[in-house]
Amino acid sequence: MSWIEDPEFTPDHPFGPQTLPYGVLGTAAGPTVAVRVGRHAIPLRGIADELGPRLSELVGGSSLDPLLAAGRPAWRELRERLLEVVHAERAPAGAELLRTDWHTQLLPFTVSDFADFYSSKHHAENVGRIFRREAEPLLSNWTHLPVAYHGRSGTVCVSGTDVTRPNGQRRVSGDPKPVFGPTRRLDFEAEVGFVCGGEPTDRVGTEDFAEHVLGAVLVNDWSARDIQAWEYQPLGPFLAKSFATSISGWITPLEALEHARVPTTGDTDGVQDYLVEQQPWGLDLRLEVRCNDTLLSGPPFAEMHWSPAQQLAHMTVNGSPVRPGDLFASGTVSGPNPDQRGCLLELTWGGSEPVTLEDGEQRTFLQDGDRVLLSATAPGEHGSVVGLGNVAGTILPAVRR
Ligand SMILES: O=C(O)/C=C/C(=O)CC(=O)CC(=O)O
Ligand SMILES: [Ca+2]
Ligand SMILES: [Mg+2]
Repeated sequence: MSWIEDPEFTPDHPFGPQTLPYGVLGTAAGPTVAVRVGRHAIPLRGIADELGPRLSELVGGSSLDPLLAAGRPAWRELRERLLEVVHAERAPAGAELLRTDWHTQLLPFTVSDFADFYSSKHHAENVGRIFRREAEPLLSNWTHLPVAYHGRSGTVCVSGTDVTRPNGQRRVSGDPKPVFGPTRRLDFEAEVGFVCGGEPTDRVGTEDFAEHVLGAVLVNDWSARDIQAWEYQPLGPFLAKSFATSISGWITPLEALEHARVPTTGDTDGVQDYLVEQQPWGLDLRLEVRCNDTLLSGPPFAEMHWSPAQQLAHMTVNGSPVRPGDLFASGTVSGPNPDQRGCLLELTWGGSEPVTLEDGEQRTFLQDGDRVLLSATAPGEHGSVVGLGNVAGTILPAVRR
């Protein structure tokens, strides 16, 4: 018996004791680092006596930045202490339970660099077919390295933040000149992100992935497809992606995902040694994408070609260090089936096959007022279910020039 009275704090609920994700909630006393337990969260500054002076210094404040900087030994110790705390029969002195739905979720850490990969073969092939009809869908480098673009960390925002439709240049094929105005092809991308920490280190081998990654978040890489199609060659996406990227407020620790580890679908025959993994870091995460409460798709993360460990190894192999607060995302998660596609570009095949929502309305791309919600679960220990934090965002009309 635990002191935590919450019907959802059981192993058959996604935020039971097998999960214990970290986040920052806005409270009357200011932003507070907390751990989620069912429908509630425990502010960590309240249980300083249980955690001891060293850990309390890392999690007693308003952001996860100090914890990220501290690295794996501290992350391991904190998880062990919190498992003791939540399984205790009596509430530790100072422990408080906050209702998560009564408190706003804040961005839990300062995002240092943001890079976004392109590691679903199903997605990359579909996008290649839609964007470059006459060419091979995959470029020749794709199976040799995890392709990525570098994003803009300043517009990474937490779940619940509204997203303003961006203005930009687009050129409709056949038109002599580009026009400027609100994007007409606003899209979401369902992705999984990884939050980095520890000593800044370059050349992180695939076997050292867990030393530099605290855990996973869900990511929506909002994308303006018409702006992207006009601007992206030859250097890749820029303003089409950098107006907003939403992440879940809860970071799921890697320990909670241990039972979800699976080999990726990628073949490592012939890939460079630095990209070979001894232990698999593919993950059996089952994503769901909803628009205005209609379930649009169920992207399977187990279908990814490159794992996050391979992505991190690639990102640092040239001597570029991974730093606390770095965030990298998987790329759009799409599976082989049409109902497993992770963005509207694919679900509507470039806008040519609209999807129908439960209210009967049709969509090719997002309209003002639409709300997109990403969620995910993973298999946990003893048949339990591990929940990842949701990421939600509502589209606001473009700012008039
Ligand atoms: O030009 C292309 O092939 C497409 C590029 C992207 O859309 C980049 C991106 O965000 C990749 C992804 O999420 O998988
Ligand atoms: Ca993306
Ligand atoms: Mg984006």
